[in-house]
Amino acid sequence: MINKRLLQSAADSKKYIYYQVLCQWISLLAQIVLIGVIANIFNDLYADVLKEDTIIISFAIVAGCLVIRFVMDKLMTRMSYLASKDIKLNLRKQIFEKLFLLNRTNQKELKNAELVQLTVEGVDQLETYFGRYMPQFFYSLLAPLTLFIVLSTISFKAAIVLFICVPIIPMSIVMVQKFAKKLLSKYWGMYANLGDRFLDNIRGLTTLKIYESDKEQQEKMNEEAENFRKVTMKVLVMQLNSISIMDLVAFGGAAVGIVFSLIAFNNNEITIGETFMMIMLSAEFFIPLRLLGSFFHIAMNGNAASKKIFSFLDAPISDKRTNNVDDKIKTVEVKELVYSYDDKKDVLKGINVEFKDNGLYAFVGESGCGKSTLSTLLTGGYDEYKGNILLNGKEVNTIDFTSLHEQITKIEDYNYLFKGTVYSALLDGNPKASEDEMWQALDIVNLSEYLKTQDGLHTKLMEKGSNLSGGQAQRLALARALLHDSSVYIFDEATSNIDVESELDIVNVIHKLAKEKIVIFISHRLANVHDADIIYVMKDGAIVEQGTHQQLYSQSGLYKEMNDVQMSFEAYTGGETHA
Ligand SMILES: Nc1ncnc2c1ncn2[C@@H]1O[C@H](COP(=O)(O)OP(=O)(O)OP(=O)(O)O)[C@@H](O)[C@H]1O
Repeated sequence: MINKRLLQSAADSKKYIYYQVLCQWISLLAQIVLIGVIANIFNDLYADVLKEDTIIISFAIVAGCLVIRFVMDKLMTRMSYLASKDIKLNLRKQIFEKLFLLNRTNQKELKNAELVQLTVEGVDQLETYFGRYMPQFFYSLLAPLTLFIVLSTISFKAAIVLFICVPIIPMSIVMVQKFAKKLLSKYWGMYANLGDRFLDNIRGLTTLKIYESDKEQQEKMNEEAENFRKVTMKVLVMQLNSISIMDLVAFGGAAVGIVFSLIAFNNNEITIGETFMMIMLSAEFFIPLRLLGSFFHIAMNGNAASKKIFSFLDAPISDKRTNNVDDKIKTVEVKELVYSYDDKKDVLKGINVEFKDNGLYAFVGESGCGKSTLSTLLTGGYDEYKGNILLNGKEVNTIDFTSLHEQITKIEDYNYLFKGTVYSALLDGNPKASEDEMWQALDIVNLSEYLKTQDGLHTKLMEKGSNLSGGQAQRLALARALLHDSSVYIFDEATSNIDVESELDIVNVIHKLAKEKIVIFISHRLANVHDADIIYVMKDGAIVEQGTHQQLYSQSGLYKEMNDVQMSFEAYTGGETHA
């Protein structure tokens, strides 16, 4: 009933759980005193000896008890918040750090929707676990014991009956737990799958509409939603049934205690005041465990979510990444590089290239020949490969990601722009960049004139930069990359899907950049790479030709063939087509 791992990961929360139990316990003592005082008045009334002094003192004690209960109640709410606050923050932080370490490009542990559900809702469920369930768990052990000690001084027989009935509630909880565990893990699995399909369908809605496949997907989603409804109903039925059982035990137990006290009163074994106390406190015996039962179901949800969170956090990460690229990257050496996604087919088949100091190195080749795979490998995206990828002599899969990201910047055809302003987007590239530096970068990518007609650096950006044109968004992403000021830049199809003017601007920037940095440029459009220092022509995962444009063109090989086809195609379309 207690998740040790969860408790261990919330060392700081433990004290708040104990404080909360203490508050509840003090509140219970105040309640006992309050009922005791009223019971005393009943006794005096019954014996006709009630004095004014007793009434005044009793009133003062009752008021004091009520104030104590009020203060404890407030404190409990505060403690409950404090107990769950840190663990939620910590777990979310750990999940994000883990994601970063796993490197999002090849993490397979969780689907996107599942990840969102876990980090948002899953972690929220732990609020009940730490804020309500855990304190209630300890309190429900302490309360019956305290009441037993108090009530046994009045009627040992009735107190022992109540005390014996108490364990029936946790026993019923344990029985329910056995069944609930399986059901809840099924519930979470279905929830995650449904979320994943929903997210996928929303993202691809336009495509689904174009191909008129939306109805089919809707039917699949309906089917999954229906299955999810069924499992949710099962969970609710299970919860309601177990609550009914617990109610029966709790109120039945209290009734038994009351009957025993009335019998004792009838036999003149206890006074009327004591009978009143027994009746009033019988219910208190069971209420804490009954409440525990209610929190238990929500806590079980948190428990199930925490299992998934921990299995994600425990997913092994390569411990090889202990190296740093201490300085600017001066050499990139790729030797006999072989890579396969599935251990069956080699996508890269023995690549040998070397990039030094600065220069423009272009990769061209037909779709699927392995260009992007190579670029991902160069940025440390995949751990397992054969051969070597050496950055300043250090194997890329041994280099810490932070160090790697400081020195290598990758710009693709789509680069995420976060909601905010142009200023905040540029700060993502370099948090220390001054406004002057930002304007310089925007000048280079030819975006400053446009931004001056808007709100300058404070021009608002919608999510994914959707209020900019494709070309403007790409130029802004490039300005952000320039501010990052790393020693290696990889442009992977960074100019596809944008207007000709923006493409020209970006290609110009790439050429200028190559005078100071190592620039690797992957492009379908051969006209963009004519001026590269070396052009590598790839085919089926191998480099089949290499050299300058003139050298390759004069060889009359694959490069010339691709170039001629593209030139004639562009002449036909008026240069408007980007392959
Ligand atoms: N994540 C992946 N899992 C499995 N196979 C993959 C994956 N990514 C790429 N491939 C396969 O690896 C091969 C090379 O793909 P890659 O994306 O590197 O080619 P490319 O030259 O960049 O193509 P394009 O110019 O179309 O982007 C292809 O056969 C592709 O199907």
